[in-house]
Amino acid sequence: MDIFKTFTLESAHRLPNVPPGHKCARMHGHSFRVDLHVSGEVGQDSGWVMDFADIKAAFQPLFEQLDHHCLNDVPGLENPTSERLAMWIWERLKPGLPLLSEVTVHETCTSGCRYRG
Ligand SMILES: Nc1nc2c(c(=O)[nH]1)N=C([C@H](O)[C@H](O)COP(=O)(O)OP(=O)(O)OP(=O)(O)O)CN2
Ligand SMILES: [Zn+2]
Repeated sequence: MDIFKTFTLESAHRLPNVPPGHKCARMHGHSFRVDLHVSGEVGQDSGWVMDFADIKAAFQPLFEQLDHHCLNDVPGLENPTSERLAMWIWERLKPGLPLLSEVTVHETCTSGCRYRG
């Protein structure tokens, strides 16, 4: 069974390595949507894979580093593409949340990525 919890990050960024004149070289912001997927067996008694609240608690320290921040200022996110953001979250969350199976980052309504480690 795959379950997920969705978070919204209000964050600014610019992409430092894009070609000259690319619009994303300019500072701009997004309401990033991050879906954290957790996969495992459904407990016989609990009826759930894990409590959604435990996913939220695991993500909270990372959320605080990202929400209402400029992502370029976050160590490890100097080039904060959606792909790098998904990997950054995965690498920091997976050790404490071993059932993590996918990090989805929606940068806009039409753009994003999925990372499964
Ligand atoms: N592979 C990636 N490509 C781009 C990324 C990225 O993180 N990974 N990021 C950007 C920009 O940050 C931009 O804000 C988002 O790009 P885009 O989808 O082009 O944004 P638009 O809202 O302008 O898209 P339209 O649907 O065409 O209006 C760029 N590329
Ligand atoms: Zn952007």
